[in-house]
Amino acid sequence: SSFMGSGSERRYEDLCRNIINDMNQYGLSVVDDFLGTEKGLKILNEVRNMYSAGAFHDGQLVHNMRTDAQSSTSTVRGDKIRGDKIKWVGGNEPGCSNVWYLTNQIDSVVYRVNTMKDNGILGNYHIRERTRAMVACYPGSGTHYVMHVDNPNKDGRVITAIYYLNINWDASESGGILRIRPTPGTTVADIEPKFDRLIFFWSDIRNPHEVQPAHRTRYAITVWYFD
Ligand SMILES: O=C(O)CNC(=O)c1n[nH]c2ccccc2c1=O
Ligand SMILES: [Fe+2]
Repeated sequence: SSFMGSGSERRYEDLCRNIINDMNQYGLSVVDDFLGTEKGLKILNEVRNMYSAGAFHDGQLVHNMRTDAQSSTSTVRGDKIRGDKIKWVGGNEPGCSNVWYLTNQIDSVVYRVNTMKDNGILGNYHIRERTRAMVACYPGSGTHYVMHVDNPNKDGRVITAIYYLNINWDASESGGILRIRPTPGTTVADIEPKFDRLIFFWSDIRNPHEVQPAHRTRYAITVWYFD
């Protein structure tokens, strides 16, 4: 059963303790079955409705690094392809009540782990606010996000939280893996954007990461927490 739906205080405390341990040990944490299928589907349907209503903005422009096979040198044609498409959701707008419910559930976990005793590095921060929710869609066709750091310049964001909505995602067919390369260190974390999966990671230079090319529509909802 899901963590948030189980209603058992014990499971909730265990979840928070696991997140604290993961964030201290790896700088990232993966929580599966966060809200349960029923709630997850409500959020997915809400997001699909937004997308089909054309409410998303064109994402970042990326150069289409196709080279001209005929030429001896690889000439890059200037045409650009769209990457992700996004929509910012404050939460109390009509048609966003389920996204709003999600952000409330993530808030309660983040504020809890930030105040629990023996929470290690998390105790260095006093998290009081977050961004609105950024709903992102990678529309397949190889759309991706290059290796980057969310907060390279100390803009105040300390934790990235991403909730995935993709039912039966098979990365061997559809790609779309989130690859985090925690520094320092040589490890790599490959995370599939699975339905009802919630992940946390430090937003700063500790966690360069990329979204590998997706070949199926890939939805995610991100909130960033400020210190
Ligand atoms: O979806 C993922 O698994 C990871 N996603 C990202 O790291 C990510 N990071 N920063 C962004 C800024 C603007 C628009 C989309 C994004 C974005 O998908
Ligand atoms: Fe990112």
